Amino acid sequence: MWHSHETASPIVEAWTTYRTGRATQWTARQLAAAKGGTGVSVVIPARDEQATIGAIVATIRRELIEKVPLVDEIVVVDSRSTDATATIARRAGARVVSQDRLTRGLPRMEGKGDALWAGLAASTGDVVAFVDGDLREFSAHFVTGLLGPLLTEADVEFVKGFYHRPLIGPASVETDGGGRVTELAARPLLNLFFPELAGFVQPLAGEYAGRRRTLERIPFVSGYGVEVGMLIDLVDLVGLDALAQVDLGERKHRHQGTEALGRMAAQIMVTAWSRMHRRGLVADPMPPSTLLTQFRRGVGDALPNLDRQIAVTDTGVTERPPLASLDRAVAA
Ligand SMILES: O=c1ccn([C@@H]2O[C@H](COP(=O)(O)OP(=O)(O)O[C@H]3O[C@H](CO)[C@@H](O)[C@H](O)[C@H]3O)[C@@H](O)[C@H]2O)c(=O)[nH]1
Ligand SMILES: O=C(O)[C@H](O)COP(=O)(O)O
Repeated sequence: MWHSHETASPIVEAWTTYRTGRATQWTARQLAAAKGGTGVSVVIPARDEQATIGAIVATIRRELIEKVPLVDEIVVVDSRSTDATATIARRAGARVVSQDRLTRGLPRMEGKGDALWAGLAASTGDVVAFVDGDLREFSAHFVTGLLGPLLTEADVEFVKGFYHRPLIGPASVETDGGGRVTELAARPLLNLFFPELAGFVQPLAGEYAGRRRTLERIPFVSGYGVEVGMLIDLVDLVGLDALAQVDLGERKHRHQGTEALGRMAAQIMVTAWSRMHRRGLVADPMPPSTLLTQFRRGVGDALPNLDRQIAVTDTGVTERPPLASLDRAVAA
């Protein structure tokens, strides 16, 4: 039994009431009529997503380009894939760009955040929707839901998706067991230090959309710090009222193992620290240690007293600057 004695802060409660929508509110046809001359891009970051990328691109192409003229371009950012992601995405009808080609000549950065920054630079739409490349049972409502508020409400700058998340194991499914980093790290952290963001149901969701004029004014944190960094930077830049969230139903994706999620959580914490520092919330100006020590059982080189191998990862993140601050000479 879940006992809750407190109520949400009035700001969060008002925002969630006023700024939460549902994908079923808008059809693709209504949005195509509403979009007028607004260019719409879908950007999909993908590292080794050959199992899912084809169906995602093909669905968007069929439903939102061929049947209804809502989306103007699909850009898949190939993020150092070693499988057939790029070929499959191209065959399904996407423009495929390479993270490394787009950032050539710039400092090398890692991970998803860098891929998204490259995707924003390579795309042209006035409104850009991002969706992850590992989604299973993908449906076009993921994109229409994210576009809904942006194409119908002039004062919305950014829309975050939310959904319920099953945790799909080899032998069983836990209905609401997914989003482990969200529940165990990101949400407690945001509630503690950025309580105005507490109303976001899925702050780490990889499905969101925004107006280019705003997205180009924020930095993109490398790796998995990108979503938390983006939410904090957006609320600082445009205010909570310009942000919205939309219920996209259910989301299934490829789950990472606990050890990898530990590194993700650390990147999220390092990112949050940088924003707390910027807001003047930290007394010690020294950056925190970004080295994460983890322990692995059943592999070679175990330390005898621990019976485990020590694995140390640098979970530090870097940042690409706001695109608007650059003299742009990036070629797709
Ligand atoms: O170096 C990378 C790593 C990932 N991806 C892609 O980014 C997407 C999401 O990555 P994934 O590893 O599947 O992340 P999740 O474990 O699903 O993590 C959740 O939490 C992350 C931290 O906020 C978000 O970035 C994710 O979108 C969100 O789904 C997928 O299309 C990946 O192929 C890249 O393009 N480059
Ligand atoms: O968003 C998250 O919290 C992480 O991606 C983990 O998600 P999962 O528990 O559904 O794998």
